[in-house]
Amino acid sequence: MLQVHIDSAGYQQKEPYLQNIHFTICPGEIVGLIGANGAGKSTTIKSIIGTMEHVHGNIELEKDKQLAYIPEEPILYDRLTLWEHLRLAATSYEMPQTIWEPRAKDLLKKFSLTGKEHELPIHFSKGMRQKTLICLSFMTEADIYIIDEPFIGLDPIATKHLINLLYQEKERGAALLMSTHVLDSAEKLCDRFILLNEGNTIFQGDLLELQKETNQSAGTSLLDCFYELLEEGVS
Ligand SMILES: Nc1ncnc2c1ncn2[C@@H]1O[C@H](COP(=O)(O)OP(=O)(O)OP(=O)(O)O)[C@@H](O)[C@H]1O
Repeated sequence: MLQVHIDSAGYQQKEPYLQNIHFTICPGEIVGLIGANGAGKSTTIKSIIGTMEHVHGNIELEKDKQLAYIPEEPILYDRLTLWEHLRLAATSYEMPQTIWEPRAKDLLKKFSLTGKEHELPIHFSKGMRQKTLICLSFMTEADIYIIDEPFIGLDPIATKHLINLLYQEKERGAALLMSTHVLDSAEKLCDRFILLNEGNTIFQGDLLELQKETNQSAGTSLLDCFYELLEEGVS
């Protein structure tokens, strides 16, 4: 569904930060992009969605596939109401009203935004703005979702609904790439992990492979394996 070949990328042409990030995401797969602060997760995501200026490599999205992106910082239009945001997203994805309206209403209910349709999201709390973006993205039923830190700022009920939605979209055959620091959720949700450190890939694979790579017993958590890999420098 998505092939990522980043030879190098960075904020300045002469000083690339990312080096040799290569991975593929298949339909029906949830892949976790994991790394410490500053490891390069957001830079990788920005390189994929095309908002980084200096990228050397090749990003290939399967023909005619729709991509939805949920950024870490919710950015919304100042003068559009919640409902107008939903209508705008539906229009740009050319979705018929009979399809998008019931989906939108269902998502608003799940994320406790029913009744706020005619309010301006710029006046919402950060978590509510994050939920608005989640509703906008999942309403489109995209083929691939790229989600930067989906759990930060969400209350426990919204987190639960988001986890269910991610599973639901995976079941539908969507591919999902998500960066996160919430490793217990990542461990449950993700089929595979890409671990980054200082702009480089230090591991790719599933939890079993990571346990083997770090010489840990079966049952060791993603957090403990990740810690081992970074702190003990297992290679
Ligand atoms: N707008 C920017 N301009 C210049 N350098 C940046 C910019 N944003 C990030 N960087 C640098 O790029 C490197 C990777 O940052 P990135 O935001 O990709 O990390 P991250 O893994 O997403 O971290 P976090 O978990 O803290 O969000 C860091 O050294 C950071 O200082």
